[in-house]
Amino acid sequence: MQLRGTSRINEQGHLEIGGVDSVDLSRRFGTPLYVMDEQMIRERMRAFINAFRKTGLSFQVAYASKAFSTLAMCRLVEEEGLYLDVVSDGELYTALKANFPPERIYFHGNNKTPEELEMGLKAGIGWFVVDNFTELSLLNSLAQREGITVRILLRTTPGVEAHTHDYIQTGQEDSKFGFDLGNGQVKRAIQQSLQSERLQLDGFHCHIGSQIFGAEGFRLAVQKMAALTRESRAVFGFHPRILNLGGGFGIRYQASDRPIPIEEYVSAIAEEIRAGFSGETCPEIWLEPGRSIVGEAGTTLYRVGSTKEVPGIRKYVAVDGGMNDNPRPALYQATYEAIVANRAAETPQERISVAGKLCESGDMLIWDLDVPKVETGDVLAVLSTGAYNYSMANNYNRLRRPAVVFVRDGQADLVVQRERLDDLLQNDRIPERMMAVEPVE
Ligand SMILES: Cc1ncc(COP(=O)(O)O)c(C=O)c1O
Ligand SMILES: N[C@@H](CCCC[NH3+])C(=O)O
Repeated sequence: MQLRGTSRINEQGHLEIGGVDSVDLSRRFGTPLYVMDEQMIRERMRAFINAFRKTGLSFQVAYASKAFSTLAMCRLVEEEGLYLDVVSDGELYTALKANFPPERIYFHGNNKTPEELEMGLKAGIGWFVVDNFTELSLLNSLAQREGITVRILLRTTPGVEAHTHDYIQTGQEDSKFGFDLGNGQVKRAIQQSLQSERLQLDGFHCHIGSQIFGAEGFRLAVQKMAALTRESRAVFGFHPRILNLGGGFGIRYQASDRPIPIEEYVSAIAEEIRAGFSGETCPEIWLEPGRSIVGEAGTTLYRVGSTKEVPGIRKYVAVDGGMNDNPRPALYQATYEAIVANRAAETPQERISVAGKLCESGDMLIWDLDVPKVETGDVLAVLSTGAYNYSMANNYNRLRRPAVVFVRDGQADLVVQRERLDDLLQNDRIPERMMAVEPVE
């Protein structure tokens, strides 16, 4: 199996990540544990920047914080000089508390509440990516009230069907996101934006989906956005300064996944941009990857607990987490690779299926995994769990969300502590009438 980033098998035959023995990590921080390879995260961010530099285009790369957002992650993004895409008050709050410069933040979402919009306005964030007509009017009136002008991009739905799971496609016509390119909505939105006293239209955005392997969808999206730019210049005299092409670059979850290198995505996009804007001023090109920055950099460590043999059919091996810390297999039939971290050098001897510990038959992390003989107490490392795992984790079955550690150069730092049982109760209230009362005499 191909290990990710800085991972290797050390002299003890253990999986090592960022120069730290994962079995030691499991003892020191407990399990389940999200381990993030900091060097790999930094390298992925730099890969986007360096690829763009080679194209000669003017560009910005933003990190889509929905993939994995914590204070420490926001610090990394800031240090690497990227912009930050947030989609909620919670993500914005995290970024601001991490001292992320507000002018490098922009706010996405198809139903931002008035409170969220106000929070963004008051914080002085760089842009709002306006998704629909309701928001266009609301944002203008809120900005009016605050006496400020806000910069916006319009999210468009380009009608490009990306080849990925139905639930993570976003660019097709029948989508809850954005102004539709095909039916004239975008033109109405441009007109309304240009007439809005407090809105400064800076450009357009599109995002065709997630976990996309080839560059073809992105090429098509560029063609549509270039056509939109030409039309907007011709019809409205409006010259967009920014074209944001979203995220969606695929990563390796299983051996058969063949994501193309970041550089190839970027050079295909650049080629299409040059073709689409030949002889004309080209807007600044933005991308907002999430998964491709953090996905392969994450590994989840679990402790193996009980096992169950269904004779002639399969062996279930249960771990101490499951669909609460990784809902992706249940949601999208996502597949993962895993290795037994304390037997990483041993050859496979049996085929198991990895079950979670939640009360759902669908709580299966991996079907049919070839492993050395596993025993209770072993440490199972599931690879490529850096994106949409911690960020989608929940407390179903009143399980506590795991801790997160960053590892780098032999050092491990706790960046999110494991939830405590009391954390589960901190927002619970017992109504007065349910409190125990003194028995009536
Ligand atoms: C608008 C938008 N931008 C960026 C992303 C990040 O996508 P990915 O994590 O696939 O790069 C998403 C998620 O799909 C998104 O909805
Ligand atoms: N959460 C999804 C991707 C959706 C991204 C947001 N538009 C996943 O795990 O693949």
